Amino acid sequence: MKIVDVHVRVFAHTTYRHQDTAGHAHPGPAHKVNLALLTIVDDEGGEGYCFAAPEVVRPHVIEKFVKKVLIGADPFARERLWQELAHWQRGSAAQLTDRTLAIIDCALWDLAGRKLNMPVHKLIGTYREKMLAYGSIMCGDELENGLATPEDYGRFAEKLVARGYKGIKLHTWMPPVSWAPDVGMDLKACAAVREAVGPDIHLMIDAFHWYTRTDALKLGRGLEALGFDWIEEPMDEQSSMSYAWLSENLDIPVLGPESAGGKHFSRAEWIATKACDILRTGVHDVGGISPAMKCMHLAESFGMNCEIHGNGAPNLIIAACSKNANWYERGLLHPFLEYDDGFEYLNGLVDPMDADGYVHISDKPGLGEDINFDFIDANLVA
Ligand SMILES: O=C(O)[C@H](O)[C@@H](O)[C@@H](O)C(=O)NO
Ligand SMILES: [Mg+2]
Repeated sequence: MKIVDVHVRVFAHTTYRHQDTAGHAHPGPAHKVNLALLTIVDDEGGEGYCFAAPEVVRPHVIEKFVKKVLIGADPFARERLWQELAHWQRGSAAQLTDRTLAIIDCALWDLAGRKLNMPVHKLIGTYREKMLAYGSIMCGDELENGLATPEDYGRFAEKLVARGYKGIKLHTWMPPVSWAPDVGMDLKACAAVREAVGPDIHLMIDAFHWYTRTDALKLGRGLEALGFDWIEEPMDEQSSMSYAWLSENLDIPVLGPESAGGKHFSRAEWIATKACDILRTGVHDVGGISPAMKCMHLAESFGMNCEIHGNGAPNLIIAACSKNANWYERGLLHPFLEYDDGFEYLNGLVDPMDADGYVHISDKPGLGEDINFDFIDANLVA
């Protein structure tokens, strides 16, 4: 069996999510955005799919790097193909990124699952069939009755608990919000949420990502008094030594890295330098399902949990196949948005959550996405 084609369809779909200048999402008017669906085809007609940002699978990357490695190769040789693509990164002038590796790796896992009529989590080795989710709240904003005040966060947290969430993570205010960042306001929002939900709901924070060590320390100390489970990305993750200093000086667990590059290699360094108490990985952050599982196993070897960044079918698979994660990150959520409405290009949610806060993992073949191909083909833009 061998790969005979890799192609990309770009289509438009409607979303109410808008990105700010830091790349964080906020609600806004309905508008059309483009999304890509990458397809890997083998010589038996088997296909594997993965959704991607169009620029991540743009023609230059597919033609100059991806096809050079994949065409003619065995689609089940995922580890060899990942290693070859990873080696091509060094000479790619930063054109071949971990994000592209992730899409290819996920599509290869999807192809394997669809061919074998098995969900990917069963190919890897299932640990659980359902997973507790925390509600991951969007970054704060200046929208009336949105997430503009600590009281807004408190009211929204009450609604999330009523929906069934047993954990809530706050992304607090960051620029371009006019007065952000502000440690005092972060702590007021966290206190308002703790007051609103009581002592039994797990709370975490994902704060402004460029605080100084002293500001991050002040924030962490305040969270300790509120009984938060972890502090996430309060400083630039390019300085792992700053995190080693923070971890040394705080009792609340420090979680990371999320946005730092380096795949599972940098995460080994963060553990070795005691820069975190809880590791972090994410399929799109480290180059795919394959390296994300390596991060889970790395953390397990040090008696550590590794919490998974982001929602979506691939990240849910990591959670399904790992004992050392406590949560699925379900979001991003906002009072003005209905997360359960899903997307036009899928025939159903990949992460349906029951009233007890558990997300149930799909047993559909492959990644488990029920793709609406008719919608995609009726809305092609390229
Ligand atoms: O762009 C980001 O920082 C992430 O998407 C963020 O909004 C959120 O997904 C996160 O950090 N979760 O932990
Ligand atoms: Mg984060």
